[in-house]
Amino acid sequence: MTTERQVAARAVKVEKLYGEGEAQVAALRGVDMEITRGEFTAIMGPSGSGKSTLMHCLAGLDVVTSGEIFVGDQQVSGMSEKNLTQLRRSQIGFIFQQFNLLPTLTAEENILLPLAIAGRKPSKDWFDRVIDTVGLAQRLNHRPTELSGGQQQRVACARALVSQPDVIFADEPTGNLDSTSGTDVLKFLRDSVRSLGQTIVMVTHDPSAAAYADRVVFLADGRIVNELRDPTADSVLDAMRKLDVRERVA
Ligand SMILES: Nc1ncnc2c1ncn2[C@@H]1O[C@H](COP(=O)(O)OP(=O)(O)OP(=O)(O)O)[C@@H](O)[C@H]1O
Repeated sequence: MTTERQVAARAVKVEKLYGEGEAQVAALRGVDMEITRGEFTAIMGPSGSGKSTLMHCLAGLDVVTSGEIFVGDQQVSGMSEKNLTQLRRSQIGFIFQQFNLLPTLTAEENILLPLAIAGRKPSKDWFDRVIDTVGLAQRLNHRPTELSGGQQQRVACARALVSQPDVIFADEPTGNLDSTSGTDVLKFLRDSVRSLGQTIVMVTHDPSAAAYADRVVFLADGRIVNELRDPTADSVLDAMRKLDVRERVA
């Protein structure tokens, strides 16, 4: 396998500026990052360090000021809006803090909606595997209001997985959940990487959530400043403390 095929997404010398003149903010200041296929990557860092901006740029939801973004072998930076929409539909899955489910649709209809919009159908085997992994078989005909927060987030996870995207981006996926439901969702994300071979990038503030990842990338002030492999909640907490010290010294 070539290196190219093992990389699900890549940022090369990415800079992102917001605003102009005195009000200009450099949210990303030269970020180089590779997301390896079949890995669970967490992005951490202090508030305002650029985590969401980096994720939005990687996912083609925001445009970089300079540098390049690739998803699979496609260059995202410079893509037309039409091609970006197509890319987001077919190659990227999203999980948001607020679940973003449609209230009038059942769990199953919500899960299948992105594929329906793209005019595609999942293979029956894959759909069954995803539902099985998420543990939703008994809940497919329920509407979001009839589900707990954790179940709603698992529906959102299944929706992201069902199209077999190159990469799933999760923005604080456990931010609105109690700790038991949050743990369920994290175990599920972990499992979808281990047993379904999915690639996940997750932004989180929570060291115990980051400990479910294979790798944690730390941002500070728009730059990658540290990285941990096979993290534990303690090693992540320790790295965050060092970042705080670094920020205070700066
Ligand atoms: N649309 C925008 N316009 C202007 N500035 C922005 C915009 N979006 C983000 N920023 C600024 O860019 C910097 C990085 O923001 P970003 O939201 O990526 O940080 P973050 O690490 O995700 O923060 P948090 O943990 O608080 O969500 C911050 O200084 C922020 O104020």
